[in-house]
Amino acid sequence: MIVGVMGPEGSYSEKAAKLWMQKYSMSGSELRYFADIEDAFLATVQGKSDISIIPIENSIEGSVGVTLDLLLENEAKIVGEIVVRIEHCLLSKGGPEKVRVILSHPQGLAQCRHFLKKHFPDAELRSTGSTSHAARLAGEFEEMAAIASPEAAECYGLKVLLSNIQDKKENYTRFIVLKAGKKTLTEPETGSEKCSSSACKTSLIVYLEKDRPGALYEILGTFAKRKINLTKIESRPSKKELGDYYFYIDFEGHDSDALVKDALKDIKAKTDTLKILGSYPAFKTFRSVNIDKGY
Ligand SMILES: O=C(O)C(=O)C[C@]1(C(=O)O)C=C[C@@H](O)C=C1
Repeated sequence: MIVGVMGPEGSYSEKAAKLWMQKYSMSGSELRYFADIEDAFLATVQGKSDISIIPIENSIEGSVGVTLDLLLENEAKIVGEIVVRIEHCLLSKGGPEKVRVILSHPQGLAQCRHFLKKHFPDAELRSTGSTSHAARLAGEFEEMAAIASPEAAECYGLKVLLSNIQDKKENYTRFIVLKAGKKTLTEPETGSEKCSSSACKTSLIVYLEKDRPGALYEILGTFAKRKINLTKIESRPSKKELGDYYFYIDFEGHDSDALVKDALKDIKAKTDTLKILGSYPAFKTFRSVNIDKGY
């Protein structure tokens, strides 16, 4: 099996994929690296990978917008999720006094905003395709430092100038596991393992064509009425006009459960667009004692 991730080696996406492969004993699988989130996502849609593992949300900086957009634009289903602890380091070839430019993925720069303002107020900040891409570049120029993982320091022969530099010590990124193909209401996909409704999550996107009072309230009411627990709600610009949004909703339960099926039928009747992204085993984030092992 080919697992697509954003590279190069030493990215957090690679770490997520390795944890996933370990969790599901996929030792015969092969990692394939792509230039950025979009290419890694499209790899599975275009048959270049069997699954792709993509960042979707960080506990400090919030959603990864490009991933949300790609979920809307493409036919791919979510079959799993994994949460990875993120401990950013400042990496460079030389000492801290030489650092003029700091590179990272936009998420990395944003998660270390306070640190950068306090300790490197004059440094030029530049974004790269991934944190490991930043580390690879910092390996070429002494005046550059990268915000990346300790694994990236090893990969590119860099010194760890400072560890754990993100603005909050506890820092986690959630990754989704994607497979090509459309998820439909009538053909429930069990995901990568069978799971009971309480251990599963379902993700969907809804769009309300007409802006009217109480429209979102009605959607949320369908869940509340059935005591279905929402785990996330997020709006994303529709890009049609200012103030027009898609809503991304995650909730507990599997779409083969009678209660969830019933709620989805109800939502379908109330919305103009309903895209079901998938039902998959939920990662028990902050309650998990084994987060560093990926389960
Ligand atoms: O750049 C990487 O190493 C990634 O895997 C991407 C990514 C992200 O997009 O959120 C993953 C985890 C961290 O939050 C920072 C960057």
